[in-house]
Amino acid sequence: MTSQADIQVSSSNIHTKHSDPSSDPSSDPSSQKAPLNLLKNLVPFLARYKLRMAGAMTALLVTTAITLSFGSGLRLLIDEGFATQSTDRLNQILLGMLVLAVIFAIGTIIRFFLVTTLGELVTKDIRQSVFNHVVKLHPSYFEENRSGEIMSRLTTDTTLLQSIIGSSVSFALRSGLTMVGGLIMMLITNPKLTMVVILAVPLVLIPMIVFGKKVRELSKRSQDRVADVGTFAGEMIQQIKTVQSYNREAYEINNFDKEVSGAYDVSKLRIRYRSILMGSAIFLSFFAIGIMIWVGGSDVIHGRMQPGELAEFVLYAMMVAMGVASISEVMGELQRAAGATERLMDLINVHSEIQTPEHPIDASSSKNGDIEFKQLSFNYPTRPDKPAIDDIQLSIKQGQTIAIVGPSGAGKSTIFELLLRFYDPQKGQILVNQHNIKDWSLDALRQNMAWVPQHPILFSADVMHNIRYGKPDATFEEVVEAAKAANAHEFIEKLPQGYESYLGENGVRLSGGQKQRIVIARAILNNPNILLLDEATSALDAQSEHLVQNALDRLVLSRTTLVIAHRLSTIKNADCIVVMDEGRIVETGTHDQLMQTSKLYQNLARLQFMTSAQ
Ligand SMILES: Nc1ncnc2c1ncn2[C@@H]1O[C@H](COP(=O)(O)OP(=O)(O)OP(=O)(O)O)[C@@H](O)[C@H]1O
Repeated sequence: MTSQADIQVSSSNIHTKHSDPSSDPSSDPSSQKAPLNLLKNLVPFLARYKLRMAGAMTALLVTTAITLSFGSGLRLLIDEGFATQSTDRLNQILLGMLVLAVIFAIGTIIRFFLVTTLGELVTKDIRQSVFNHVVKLHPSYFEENRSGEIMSRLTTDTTLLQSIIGSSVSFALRSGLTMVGGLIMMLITNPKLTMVVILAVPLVLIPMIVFGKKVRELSKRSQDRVADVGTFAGEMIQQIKTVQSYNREAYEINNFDKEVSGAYDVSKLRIRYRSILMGSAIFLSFFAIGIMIWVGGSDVIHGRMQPGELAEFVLYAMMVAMGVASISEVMGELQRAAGATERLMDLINVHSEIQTPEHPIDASSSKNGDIEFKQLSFNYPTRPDKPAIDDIQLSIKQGQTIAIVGPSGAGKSTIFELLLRFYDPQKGQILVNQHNIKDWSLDALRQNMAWVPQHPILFSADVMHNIRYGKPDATFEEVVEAAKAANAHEFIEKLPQGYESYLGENGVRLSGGQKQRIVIARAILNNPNILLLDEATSALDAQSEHLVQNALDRLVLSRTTLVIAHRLSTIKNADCIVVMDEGRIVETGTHDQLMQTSKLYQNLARLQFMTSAQ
């Protein structure tokens, strides 16, 4: 069976790189129009539910046939039931219609259930496919594409597809079938009157199309304005402390008022056009029906037509008119769905530049933490002209601690990004355990390492989930042990629900030092061979600093450690210090050696390490 992530869909129009979408007015995810043939990309997703679709189609055919037969029922009722004054015949006809009504109701229930769940299922599958793919993409993709844009594809675009597959398409099919069936029945019932109707159709349709277009345009603008309101409120809520600390509440309230009023003004205009549209549609429809009844009524008076036949005809004409109106409405929606499909497929078809090789090395055979950088050069894809790493040569033995120091922008963090294979270097190699990291499976390589970033990253979940993140199958005891080693157990115990305490978004409910210790516990639990440690620059109070330092000392034990160092104590404990500047290694040595030989190091030491907590 094909897994959801494996589904690759052909699209003739794939853009993997996007310029800043904010400058492109057509990038609004919910309003773009696109060629309908893009909808064919949905076929693989729909194909999984063939039975459901066949069931829905059968129910649709049955209910449409019954809808059409109501016309004949009405004629029989008038011409045979009422006109012949026969109660028996009336009962028979009504009973027949009742049976049909029951079948119609059951058919509608089945169709509605199957089609709506189909929409939900397809949306769920598409969301899963897109997300499965996105989490495995190379990180530089997210630098070239705004995260808001990607999220809006996952939510807005898929929701649009859900409403379209789950209702609009079925609505269009139903209307189309009723329209064609109604037209055939009209021709059979009375060809002359059919001609009158066909001539009257443009009279009704033209104003509807003109106003309808304006209404659609305004609803798109109205949606945009509502989205602006959301963005504005979102930013203010995120920045609430800045807003309040500068006493800007009244100012922002005023700005929000403007946003909301702007959205209301557009809605008012849309409602005005819509009211005119509804009024003129009602008037013109009645006008057209009036002409039809006048022509048909004359025929009834002159005995050229039965009254029931006229009623039947009017019913069919109304069905056809409603069918035409709803199809024209659904066409616009289908175009939006095509746009949404295109954007989702663009995302699914982006090829991840960082992949596990076809035949990765057997990582279990070599378990140690030797690292070697061989003539390594790298520039970020978005900065092709400026190397972030320039011809680096460095060999680190299992168990050594290497402190990397250098001014801001020297390339220290980039070393970590390359080791974790978030990017591949343009030149040179990185060897881990004597194997090029490109020959490792990504899982094994990253399993071998733990990364403690400068700013601790916590998920909005409980303590347990956060510590266990790298080893989800760890037992409670293992987690507690790791927390103890990280000096975190004591404060975790004091939290309201201990290890089950919810930490809030990015751990807002913890102090800086506590967050760091949770992240250290996560790394300890992972028990990596290689530790990548980005020391925090922001000073903690002496007590927290001591606790964090103590936890780090335990973490570093017996592992190969690369630490971007900001504290003198770390530097002094390192086996070797690597001084970097502008992507190059400019010096290596111990603290005392470098204090003698390196001007850059002396400066760094004076400005950074001597002033920080030791
Ligand atoms: N994602 C990125 N895209 C493009 N350029 C980047 C990216 N990340 C870093 N750079 C650039 O690469 C160079 C090295 O950055 P890096 O983050 O490795 O420096 P650093 O030594 O860790 O600095 P700091 O101590 O300030 O964190 C810098 O010039 C930086 O502007």
